[in-house]
Amino acid sequence: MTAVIEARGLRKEFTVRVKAGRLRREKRVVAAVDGVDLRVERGEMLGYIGPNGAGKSTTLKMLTGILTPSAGEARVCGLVPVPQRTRLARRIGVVFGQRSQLWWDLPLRDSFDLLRHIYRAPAADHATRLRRCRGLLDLDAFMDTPVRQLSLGQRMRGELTAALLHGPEVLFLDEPTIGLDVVSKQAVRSFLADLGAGGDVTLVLTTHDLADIERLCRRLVVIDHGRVVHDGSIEALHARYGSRRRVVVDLDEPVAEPPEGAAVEADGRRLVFTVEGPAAPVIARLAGLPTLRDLTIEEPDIEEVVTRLYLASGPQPHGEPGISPGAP
Ligand SMILES: Nc1ncnc2c1ncn2[C@@H]1O[C@H](COP(=O)(O)OP(=O)(O)OP(=O)(O)O)[C@@H](O)[C@H]1O
Repeated sequence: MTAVIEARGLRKEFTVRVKAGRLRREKRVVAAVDGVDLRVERGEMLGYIGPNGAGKSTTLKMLTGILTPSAGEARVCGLVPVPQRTRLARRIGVVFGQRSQLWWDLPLRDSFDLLRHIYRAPAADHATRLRRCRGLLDLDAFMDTPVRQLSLGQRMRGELTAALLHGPEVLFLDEPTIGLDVVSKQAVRSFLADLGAGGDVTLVLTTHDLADIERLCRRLVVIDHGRVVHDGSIEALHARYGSRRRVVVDLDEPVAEPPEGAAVEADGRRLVFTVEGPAAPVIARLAGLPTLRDLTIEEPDIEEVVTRLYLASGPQPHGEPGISPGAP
């Protein structure tokens, strides 16, 4: 497979002023991204997550040519993002949940038309892509509405369309479901799942909504204090942070003594066990209970695993995370 995104030792420093005493402020250098290595193959759907301030948006900005790295190197579609930004813009699509690439006072239809001219996209390709987005994202009811009158969910569907009309190879999405209601979230997720399933577009997604990740991404890169702390499948994450399944057993009659002796909750007729690793041996033993009515296995909760990971990665040993004294 060919890598569409390659980053080595990617670093971004910002100089900030911090309080140093009652009146004094001194300059500090903050490493927002602190040596990120990343390789993403064509057609992958990558979740890029981390706590607030971890460096996700800064990484995406460097990969899309908005910010110049302080050190390290990156190539996206074989191009160096900042110096080759114009060429790169034709090959990638970007959706930043909080910002818009649409014209506020124009109807959605006109924004799409303008984008066709800006990208000099062939009319037929543009029309085919627009037709597909209109169908999958249900745009028809508000194609003639000025963008400023759209709801957040409608606008996000417009943003996704706008990012895709020139046929990008890589789509960068920064919080694409932020603030959306349940229905719009589902619409956006299934659209992205459909897009990813085609295998032509590579998706890189940052989100705080882990349901986005579970639905869309097989690979997860977790960043904290500017550094990658996990890169692998969601299953690998569960394995590494000791995820436990819950086995819930409902009985016809209460038992005095839980059969396994290790039930975490025993509430009359309901017993709950936590199981690390394969659940089969526990289930086999419980299945023999004469009063067994029902047995369910609850899969580990990704939120819980990720919380554990964030806590484990913790602050760095010296002072504030990622901060070093700058030049005077
Ligand atoms: N222009 C800037 N000037 C100074 N510091 C900045 C700038 N942009 C980002 N930072 C700092 O860099 C760090 C990483 O920010 P970034 O926006 O990349 O985090 P994030 O992981 O996207 O966070 P969030 O989940 O809150 O959006 C933060 O400490 C932030 O305050």
